[in-house]
Amino acid sequence: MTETTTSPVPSATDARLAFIGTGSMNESILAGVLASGKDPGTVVATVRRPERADELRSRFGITVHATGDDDAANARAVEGADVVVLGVKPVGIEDMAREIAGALAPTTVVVSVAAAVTNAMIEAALPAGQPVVRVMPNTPSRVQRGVLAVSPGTSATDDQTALVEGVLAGSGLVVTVPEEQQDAVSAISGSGPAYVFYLAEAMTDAGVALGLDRELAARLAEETVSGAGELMRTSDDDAATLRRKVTSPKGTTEQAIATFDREGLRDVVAHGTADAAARAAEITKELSGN
Ligand SMILES: NC(=O)C1=CN([C@@H]2O[C@H](COP(=O)(O)OP(=O)(O)OC[C@H]3O[C@@H](n4cnc5c(N)ncnc54)[C@H](OP(=O)(O)O)[C@@H]3O)[C@@H](O)[C@H]2O)C=CC1
Ligand SMILES: O=C(O)[C@@H]1CCC=N1
Repeated sequence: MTETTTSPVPSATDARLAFIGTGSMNESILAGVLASGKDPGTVVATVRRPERADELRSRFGITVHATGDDDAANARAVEGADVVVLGVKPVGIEDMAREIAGALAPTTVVVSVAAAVTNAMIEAALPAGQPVVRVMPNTPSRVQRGVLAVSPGTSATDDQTALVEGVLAGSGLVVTVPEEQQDAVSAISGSGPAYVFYLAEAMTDAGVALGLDRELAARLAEETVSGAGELMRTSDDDAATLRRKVTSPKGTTEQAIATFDREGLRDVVAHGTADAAARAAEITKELSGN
């Protein structure tokens, strides 16, 4: 990390934010940040479609520009921003960095939430010395229960990284990880909410197979997943201890867990997450042209 900047870094409260590409993920972060008390007047967002811009404006009361209305929407949005959060698909991040490069102040911190796109790739698309911070968030950010894993690039100062962490703290738990761990983080917490929703889907289908009607099965599954999550969050016990507290000797849960173990559910989870991390590495290679 270098300490080259001379401009003072604003507080997270005062920082002007620009969300560039505000789809599922950036909207989730935005929602968390605003729910934490951030003044909507300090936040600008961009999207492609004008109707999506209308939706975000009415939902959050922020300024939203659509590239469908104005080709220069992204550059206009980043002018004067202290932190710019790039939320387009990985394949679009480097082009987006080039598109906004000329409108950035030298001290503007560029954050990317994209899987598989490295700090070095983004830094190479921006003016020399532009601070860049890579983040792997997840969608529970929307309800301020996200996990956001931060890896500063080579030009981001400690103060600039702290600013990004301060802003993101509105969306959930912020952790710092070495950049080489980002693919693993993506496979666990980035994609993780989808695994949990998948489990709720599977439990619903299983309930139907056992004779419950689908609506009831879905309510049972969804409340059980969210209730178990809340219990895990608020309890001092770890996951294994909480599981044991459900599992009566020679009872019903023990039977289910024995079947899960015999059929290799832990291995399935290990293989799936390893494949997710491997896919991230593969995308990095594809984007690098290797
Ligand atoms: N979804 C997730 O759970 C997670 C996603 N990520 C990362 O977040 C990034 C975005 O993913 P996700 O939110 O799911 O994708 P989405 O497709 O939901 O969002 C992408 C957004 O970018 C907008 N967009 C695309 N091109 C432009 C452009 N040139 N100018 C302005 N806006 C543009 C789209 O606008 P419009 O809506 O008008 O088409 C859309 O709102 C990815 O890089 C992904 O790796 C990381 C962790 C978790
Ligand atoms: O599926 C993806 O590629 C993104 C990254 C992590 C979660 N969603």
